[in-house]
Amino acid sequence: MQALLSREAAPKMLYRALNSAARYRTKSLPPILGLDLPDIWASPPSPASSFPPSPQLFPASKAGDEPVATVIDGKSISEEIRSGIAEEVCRMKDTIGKVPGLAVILVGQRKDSQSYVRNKIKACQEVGITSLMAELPEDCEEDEVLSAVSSFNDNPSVHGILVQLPLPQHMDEERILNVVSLDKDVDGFHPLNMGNLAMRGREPLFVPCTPRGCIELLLRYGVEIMGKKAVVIGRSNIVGMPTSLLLQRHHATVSTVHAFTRNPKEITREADIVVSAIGVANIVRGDWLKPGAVVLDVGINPVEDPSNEYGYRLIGDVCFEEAVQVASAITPVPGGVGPMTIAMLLSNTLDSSKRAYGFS
Ligand SMILES: Nc1nc2c(c(=O)[nH]1)N[C@@H](CN(C=O)c1ccc(C(=O)N[C@@H](CCC(=O)O)C(=O)O)cc1)CN2
Repeated sequence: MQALLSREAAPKMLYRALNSAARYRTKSLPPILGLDLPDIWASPPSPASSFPPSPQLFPASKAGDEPVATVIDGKSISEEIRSGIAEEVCRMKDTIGKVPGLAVILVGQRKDSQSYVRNKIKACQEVGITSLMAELPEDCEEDEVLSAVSSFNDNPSVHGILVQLPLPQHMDEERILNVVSLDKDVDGFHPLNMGNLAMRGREPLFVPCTPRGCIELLLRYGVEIMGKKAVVIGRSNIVGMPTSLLLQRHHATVSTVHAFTRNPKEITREADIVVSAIGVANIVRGDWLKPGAVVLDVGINPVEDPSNEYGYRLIGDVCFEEAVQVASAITPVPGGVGPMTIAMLLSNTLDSSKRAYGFS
């Protein structure tokens, strides 16, 4: 495993407010937005020399025929993060008599969205964050969603607002997300937060939850990002695009693979770090991976399984059985990146309330 970047080793002035905001993050972890380092180009290598190959991030093989990859345990890391958040909420309540508040807006009856929202509310309860919910029918008017957002914007006990996505087809997602108050945008989907994530030297108030969860996992497992080749499969606004931006802020060389990419396998096979977020079951096979790559599987795909009590089970975009033989570390589905999404939402909500109350 590579050594963690040490906070002390980096120029202190480069650490900005947001990066140091989360007290419960392990102190030795690098900041979530990466170090704002200047691009100073070294002189080109002489034609005779070539860059050394990237070192293995994790041990390449273990004894016998066992799978070689470390399985990245997002579930237990997210539990650790959540218990740190619960402690911080307690400290806040004891010190200033206030707790963070999260408002969730759910439109329609999608089973997966209902389940995610239920889990978010339950997670809030467990850490002491107050939650409010607006549930609207599938066929409601866009104006009803806008007025729910506006009333949460005006409520001082609400520090985070999220509109569960996807919205019904007839709704203008852009118009609705634009109305979420910038300083309550705990999903980080407001164009100004997203724009600041994309721009050098700028800091968004919030980083989208799943991409932030991906980077947290890499940092907590000591995976070096700087200078590595990363491939992000998918370019959605929720996961693919912001994950590419974050990896770039951590100084990876990032390629995006999408539905129009001619040779996805060959491009992915170059990567030290692969993040897949397209929602196509088992599309990333073992031969898409460079030996020793670190693989984060964000896909959550239901597949029929008569042996399961619900008649289906969830699998990722990555063929786990093959990838585990090739990669050096990999997230499982379920239990990998998914649980980090909710932990990061709680973290963003806590940070927002601290900012609102001037509590540190
Ligand atoms: N407003 C938002 N909408 C959506 C987001 C988001 O971040 N903000 N992300 C996804 C769904 N999502 C949260 O909303 C989410 C997805 C998955 C999980 C999770 O914990 N997955 C588990 C499996 C859960 C299960 O058994 O059903 C896992 O992978 O282990 C949490 C949240 C789209 N919409």
